[in-house]
Parts: sequence; C-alpha cells; structure tokens
Amino acid sequence: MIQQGELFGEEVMPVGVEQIERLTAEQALSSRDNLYLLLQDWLDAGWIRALDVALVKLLGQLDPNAQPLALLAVALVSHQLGHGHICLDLPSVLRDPDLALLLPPEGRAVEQQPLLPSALLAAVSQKDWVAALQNTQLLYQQGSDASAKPLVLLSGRLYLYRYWQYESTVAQHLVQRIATEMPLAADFSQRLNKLFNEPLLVAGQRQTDWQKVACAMAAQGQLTLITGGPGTGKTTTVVRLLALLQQGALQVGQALRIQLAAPTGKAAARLTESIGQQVASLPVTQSVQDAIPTAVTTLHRLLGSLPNTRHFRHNSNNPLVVDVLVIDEASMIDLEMMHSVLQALPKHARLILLGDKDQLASVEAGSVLGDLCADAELAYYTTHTQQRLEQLCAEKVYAEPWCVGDAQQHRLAQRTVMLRHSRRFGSESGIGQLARAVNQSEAQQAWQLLHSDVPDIQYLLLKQNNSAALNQLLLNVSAHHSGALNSAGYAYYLQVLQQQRPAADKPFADPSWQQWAALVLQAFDQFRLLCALRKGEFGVAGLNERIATALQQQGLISSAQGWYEGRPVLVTQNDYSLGLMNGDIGIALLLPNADASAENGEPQQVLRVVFARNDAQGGVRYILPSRLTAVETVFAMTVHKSQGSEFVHTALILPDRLNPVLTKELLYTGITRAKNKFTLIEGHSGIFTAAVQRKVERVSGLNQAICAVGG
Ligand SMILES: Nc1ncnc2c1ncn2[C@@H]1O[C@H](COP(=O)(O)OP(=O)(O)OP(=O)(O)O)[C@@H](O)[C@H]1O
Repeated sequence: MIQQGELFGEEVMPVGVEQIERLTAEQALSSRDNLYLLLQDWLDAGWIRALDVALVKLLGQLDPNAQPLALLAVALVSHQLGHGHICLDLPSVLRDPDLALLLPPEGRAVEQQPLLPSALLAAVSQKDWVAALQNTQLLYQQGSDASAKPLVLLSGRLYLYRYWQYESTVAQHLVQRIATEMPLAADFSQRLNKLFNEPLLVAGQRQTDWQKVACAMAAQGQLTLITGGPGTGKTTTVVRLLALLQQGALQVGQALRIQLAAPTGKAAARLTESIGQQVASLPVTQSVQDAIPTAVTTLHRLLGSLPNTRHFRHNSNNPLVVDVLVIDEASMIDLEMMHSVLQALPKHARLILLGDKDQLASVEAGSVLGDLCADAELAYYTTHTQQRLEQLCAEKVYAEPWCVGDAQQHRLAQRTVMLRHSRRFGSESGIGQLARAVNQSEAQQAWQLLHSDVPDIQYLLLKQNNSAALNQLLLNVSAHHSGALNSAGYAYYLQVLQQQRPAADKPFADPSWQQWAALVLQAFDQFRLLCALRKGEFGVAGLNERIATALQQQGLISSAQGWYEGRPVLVTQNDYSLGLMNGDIGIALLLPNADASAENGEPQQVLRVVFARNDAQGGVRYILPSRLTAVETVFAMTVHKSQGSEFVHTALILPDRLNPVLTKELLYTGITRAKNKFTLIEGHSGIFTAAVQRKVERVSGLNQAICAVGG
C-alpha cells in the first residue's frame, strides 16, 4: 500500500487536514500536498494514470513555486492525452469538467467516489487558471526558448510542449503542401475522361462522379484527402489516379516512385489484395500497369522504426525516396505519426490520404483525418476550386448539402473530396442503412432497422436465461454443414482446421500444410465478435474465456487455457525481430516436426503459430509460441483493434450499462467491419440508442493552427 506522499518522493503532511476522509475543493487546491493527496485518490480510483501523477511530480520539482492550480492543469493535460486529446481545453473543462474529462469513469458507486473535477473546479475561473499557469516557470512565453519549457498555452488550450510542436509543424507542412500546385500533362483531362468514361447514375439520376473529382484534385496538388465510407471506391480511385500520374510520367520517360502504406499490417495486407486485383483490370497499357506498385507496407516499416526510440530512420535529414505516397486507413494515424510522415516526406512528393473520417480515431492522441476532413460533408469549395475541378473533369461538381468556402478559412477543404456513393452497400443493404443511420445519429431509425426483418441484420438482447442463445450465436456449430456461412460463428474455422488437415504422413515441406494454414486463417475471418470494453463480463477478457470454454465443451479445442491447437492470438506490441506488428493475428496449429526422428524421440508434431505474410509475397509464416512475448487470445477483440479489418459476419456486443467509450463512432466502426451480416448483442435494452446519440469529442487545435499559418 502506497503511503501518502510516497508516490511523490517526499514527506507529505497536509496542512489543516487531519485524517481526511474526503478533501473539499478548497482544501485540495490550498496546498500542493493536498493536491497530491487528491491526485493519489484519483489514481487509486483508476481515474488517472500513474504516468499523469509522475509528470505532475516532475514538473512540481522543476518549479517548486508552481501553484496547485497550475499542477492540476498538468495532471489534466496528461490525462487528456491518455484519452486521445492533444491538449487540455480550459474553457470546455471549466464549462463541464466531468464531461470534458470523462471523470469519473461510469459504473462506480457514488459513495466510493473521490472529489469530482466539477466540485474541484466550481469556484475556479479561466482567468485564475491562466494566471496560475503564467506564474510558473513551466510555461513557454512568446519569444523565450520554447524547448526549455514543458508547457504551452495557446488560446485557452494547454499543451505539453512536444504535442504543441507536433501540431504546429504538421500545420506548417500541410499549408505548404496545400499551396503547391503540380503541373499537369496537357492531355490529362482527356485521359481522365477516358478512365471515367461512363457518367455516374445513381437510381437513374446523373450525379457528380466524386471519384473522378478526387483524381483531378490529387493530380494537380501535393496534398489530397479522400474520405468515404465502406465501398465508396477509395481504392479504385487511387488505382486510377496512379495510372493517370504514371501514364503522364512515362510519356516523358520519368517513372514516378510510388509508395503505398497503411498504419497496420492488417490494413496493409487488405489493400495489397484489393490493389492487386484492381491494377490488373485497369484499361491502360501493360507498361503503365507494371509501373504501379501493388505491395503495401506499414508506416512503421516505410519510415524505418528504430528499436527503443520514437524516432525513425527516415526523417527530414534522410527523407524517403518517393514521388507519390498513398496512405490508406488514414483515420488510424495519430498526430505523432503524421508528424513523422511529413518530416520524412520530400518536399516535391504528393501525399494522398485515404480513409473514413467517421470511423473511430487512432487510440493514440490526435484525430488527424477527422480534423482535416471537418468540412468534407458540405464541400466548402471556393468558386475557383469548383471551376477548376469542373474544367478538369468536364462535369458539374456539386452535391447536396453544399456550402461555398473561403480560400483562407477553408484551406483544407480545397484539398478534400468526399466519396458519397457506396457500391458495397446498395440502397437495400441493411448494414449500409444501419451504418448511415448511426453516423447521422438517427437513433430511432437505427433501432427500427435492428428490429426489422432485413436479412443481413440480426439483434439479440441478453436476458439471464438466454446464455444458450448467445453461445449458439458465437459458435454456430451447424453453419458449416448447412452452408449458412454468413451466420458463421467460431466453430467454423475449427471445423475447417479439422476437416481440411493434410494427411499426417506428409512432410513439413509439403505445400499442403501452407495451403491448409492459409485456409484456416481465412476461415477465421468468417466471424468476429467485437466488444466496446476490455474488462468484465462484456469485455474482451470475459468473452474470450466464455468462448474458449464453450468451444472446449463442444470438443472443438482441447483446452481453454495456455497454448492449444486453434488458439487465435493477437500481437499486442511491434516485434521487429520477428517481423510482427501490433494488431497482427495468428492461429496456433499442430504441424509436422521436421526435426523428429526415431532416434531423437522428438514429438512428431509441434505447435506453431501461423501468420499471414503482410507483404506482397502472400503466403504464411510460422513462429514458435515460445518466441511470442506479447500476444493475447483473440476470439473477441475491441472495436478499436478491429479497424482496418473486415469479417463476413461481425457481431458487436454492448455492455449492460452505459460507458464513456460507447459512442456513434464506435458503433459505426463496428457495423462497417461487417461484409455480409451484422449482429448486435445488447446486454441491456437502450444502450445502443443511447450510444448512437453520443459523439466522440476530440480536442485539438490542428485546424486553428492551419488557419493561423501565414494568416
Ligand atoms: N467507378 C467504379 N465503377 C465500377 N465499380 C466500381 C467503381 N468504383 C468502385 N467500384 C467497385 O466497388 C467496390 C468497392 O470499391 P473499392 O474497393 O474501391 O472501395 P473502398 O472505398 O476502397 O472500399 P473499402 O471500404 O473496402 O476500403 C469494388 O468492387 C469496386 O470494384
């Protein structure tokens, strides 16, 4: 048990507070020691992290005169970073402290709660808080040496220096790119019209072909943001764009160096697959096709991760050798990664970001794509942008709803295209309609869809006596035999594993083992259970246990614990020596032991974990379980971790009470992971509709920083 003050490395004897049960707000802010006690309370309650407290301690030592109110801001800015916010927005925290800070995390009995931020800050004004910060030695003041100061205060937003620097550098890079026009080949428009030769008709009505607009925009600029929901044609657009650019470059004998990347291995593998198919069907010459790469790498690999540091081999001193960089699943890029990409990107190169702005943002701080695409829905093109695009595309560029933008205020909008027509989810698709309703916070409509008889949507409300129904859904042992693969559960891949296993006498080198392993990995993507939470009965941990036990009871796996054949595992940390990335998924399989012989008595079969190769080579690779240090069982996974993946049947389970993580972005991301069937499982009726009406509010100053550059 940590004693009072121990955490802060000093003897603490709070002044005027004896045997405190609960501090009052006034007491908590009356002395540094009392503030430390309060932070300890918050730490004990799991409201803040040890890291937040350690930072307060460090900065408290740097400035022994810093007032408690200033140190409180340090704890809160660090806490906010842990929740994905780049900075602490003082006005919004003072307006509604508990909401802005998401404190307390829900689900804790009121009588056990420490002093709430709302009570603590009730009597604090922004003026007092700013004054307390300005009185410290910790704050960067205009004109002083910024690098020596850990805090930056800008228009009511408090930053840790490093994040402010990321934000302002990213803004500067982006503005430079926005301002740079790229020359176009004289026949560009002609070639564009040839690639998009059919007018886009939706329900018989002629509509703006936003894919074509995106190609025109990306060809003439150095930065382009292409956002769109699932199946709106982002990949197709980028493949055609690369063909157009490469055609023009080959005409003058200078092939472009193109790199394709994604934030995770899984997303990279998915794009590799779909780009490969699309390039092969492009109506361009073989030499142009050959000059378009189909291999997609991860951002970490592209930049060259250096072990045990946050730096990369490629940076401003050693830029990437590239003329065009395309990054898919850009909603998963956090601010620090965006900063690293922009630092390493040569000045002349085009950057094209693809993603779905409505998806959950990265787990790390910053919601870069969401911020950058803030105006995408309403277009906000200036008349000049609109005319230029119309001229290049030879068609009308307009959508409903629409706003006319201002060149200075809506700089980014001039480089953004939103693809609006989903080819994956037609107008009758339940999944498509549900995703749209959730995205537009239409709770009633979403609820009706869940309870209608649309074949691709299913709903299950958990009651105490229907745990058998949940197990039936999660395993669905009969799907394989009945051919109802769209409703498959976890039994499916294990049945494939058992039924397709090569004969035991085939040697390890026989290709049938590789084929079988690839088949099992593919079958595993038939179904996935997604959770909003990590812990508890409705979280990943509880559900993984439940599923493993049920599968063992069915005789589909031999054990529910440790390593067993069929155990699916998720890599939780990058391991460069093994070539595994955080988010990679493997399955343990019993494979022939090439070292076994009658003489050495080694087992005939050994357990190896098979992973899909996340590179252009395709195929699979094996790793011994003992070499995997950071993995966890992954029957169920969080929605966050599922980003960049798709499953034929996706089930999303919501807990039996509200939690701050339950937002429309989380629901939308979960629903859009489903290819053919989506099942919603509710622990308590009403959680879904409540979550549809809640939105992630990420605090960042990126758009203000962009407006401020040179303005
Ligand atoms: N202009 C087009 N004409 C005909 N078919 C198209 C066009 N654009 C896209 N498609 C088809 O629509 C489907 C979805 O397209 P695509 O994979 O490019 O979308 P996406 O937005 O990248 O999807 P995802 O959500 O999987 O990332 C594909 O089958 C593709 O071939």
